Amino acid sequence: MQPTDHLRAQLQQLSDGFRQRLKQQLPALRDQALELAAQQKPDLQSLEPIRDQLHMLAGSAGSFGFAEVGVQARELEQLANRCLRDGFGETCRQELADGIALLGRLPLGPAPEEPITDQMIADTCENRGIQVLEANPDLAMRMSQTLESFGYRVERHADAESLTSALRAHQPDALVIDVSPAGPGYQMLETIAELQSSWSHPMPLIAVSDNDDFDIQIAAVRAGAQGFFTRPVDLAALENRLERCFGSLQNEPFRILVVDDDTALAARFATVLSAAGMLVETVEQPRQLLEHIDNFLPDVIVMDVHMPGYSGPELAQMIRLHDNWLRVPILYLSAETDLGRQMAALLKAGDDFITKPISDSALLTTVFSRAQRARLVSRALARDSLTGLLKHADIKEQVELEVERSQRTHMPVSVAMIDIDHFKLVNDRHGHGVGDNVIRALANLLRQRLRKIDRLGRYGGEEFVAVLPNCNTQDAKSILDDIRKGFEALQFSGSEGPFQCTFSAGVSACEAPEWQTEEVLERADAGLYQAKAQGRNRIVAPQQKQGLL
Ligand SMILES: Nc1nc2c(ncn2[C@@H]2O[C@H](COP(=O)(O)OP(=O)(O)OP(=O)(O)O)[C@@H](O)[C@H]2O)c(=O)[nH]1
Repeated sequence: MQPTDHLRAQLQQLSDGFRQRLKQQLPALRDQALELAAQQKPDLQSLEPIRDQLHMLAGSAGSFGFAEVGVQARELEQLANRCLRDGFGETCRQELADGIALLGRLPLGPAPEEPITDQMIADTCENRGIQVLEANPDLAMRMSQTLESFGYRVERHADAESLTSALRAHQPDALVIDVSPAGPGYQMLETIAELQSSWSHPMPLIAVSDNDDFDIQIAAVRAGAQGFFTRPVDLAALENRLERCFGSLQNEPFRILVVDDDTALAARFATVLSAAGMLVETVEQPRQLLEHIDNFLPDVIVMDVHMPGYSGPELAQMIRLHDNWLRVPILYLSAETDLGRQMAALLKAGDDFITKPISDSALLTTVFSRAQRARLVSRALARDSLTGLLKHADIKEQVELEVERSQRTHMPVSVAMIDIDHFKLVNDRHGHGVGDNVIRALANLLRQRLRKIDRLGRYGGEEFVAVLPNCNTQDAKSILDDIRKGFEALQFSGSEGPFQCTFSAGVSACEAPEWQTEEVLERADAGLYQAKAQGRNRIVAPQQKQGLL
């Protein structure tokens, strides 16, 4: 099944469920209104639940494609509000009962389908396909080994004909090509430029050449080059450039917390946002909100304004009481169209108002742009500029959060302390710039190989900390050992020729209920110390000794 068909089927199922709900809810609402209209001395309090149901319908029916029901419900909600404010005379009661009866007679045919665009479907391509055109078999082999160790799928070509037919058959995710005047790719640059203009989105091209001649560079740029490397090629730097082209430094999915008591609507939002690759969690019980925020670490909170017992602005103010969550944007999603009331809510707390009903694509665009901006801002504040990883204080905070979560949920968590071996020698022999490349390569390798839920930070100069939730020491050790082998196999280019590097790591789980972050970090550090003492290039999980860390 195509992803678009899958999303369409999911949305259709949710709309069908909503239609069934309307078929039960509208007659029941009509009976409630008729009963109220028939009372001699109507009780105003019994009008409130009717108003609340109309409010919910006004917000949700349009989002499920029942636009007319949404519009009529909105008018009846306003009428109910007037009655609550100005008194509930006989005419008013009858008008409301008639209006609700009409609402129940509106046709509930199949909801019109909103077009599903590419933007609404996540690019789920986990390991990207790279075509390599390189005549030198040795370099081609090393290039594909390096890129494969970072998780890319590599297809090698030795001549222009073979690459041209592969490109005509299917657009790869990126192309690495030898454009030296005598190389196989130089003559192909015009063909590549033509193909680029025929594709819906351009493909990143990395050019490799014997020299950095101006004409070669300009021809490469015209064919869409986003990177240019002269031989000897620093493969780690080339991989880093590819990562930048794919923007995968920002590839962790956005995390969106939806707070809405309307379960059907929350499920629809979750379906649309998840199909676009976002991680969505919904909260229906406002009392559990802070716990959800602590556990889920959202990039954006989408908040209903009117919920039974609590208002959105009250909850937003409560979130803002906590320093940790000051940066997270709060978007109110409400049927509230009164600008004055919208402004009043924003003055209390919160960042923007989206009015329900909202189309799927509008919801997606609004949430996506907010999440992207929030991520950029917090990344700029929290990330290390060389590696794009979390800085010391922020990774430590992540360790704290995960250790606390593990204590609460009784799920394991492992922490690894990773340090490049004899790194001072790399700097001394090849210079600080080459040393920086090694640090970046290890950061990229760790980022590629660890799971999306793992957290990774640069703890010090050539030292990294990784937090692996739901992972015991044994598994963490074997994951890191795999990465260790991958790193050891990488070849770097230095002033004294090619060289390799290794790293050592210490791993610790949170092994006792009373352990705090410090104990876990200290034990991982003890493991790292042992790994260095035992000869480096190894992973050590120190055994627990009575009374000793
Ligand atoms: N290039 C580069 N070097 C850095 C950076 N931060 C720290 N360093 C260097 O990393 C080196 C760390 O060396 P040491 O802590 O002595 O340890 P080592 O040489 O890695 O040896 P072992 O850890 O014992 O295997 C120092 O020379 C620092 O100057 C950085 O951002 N870039």
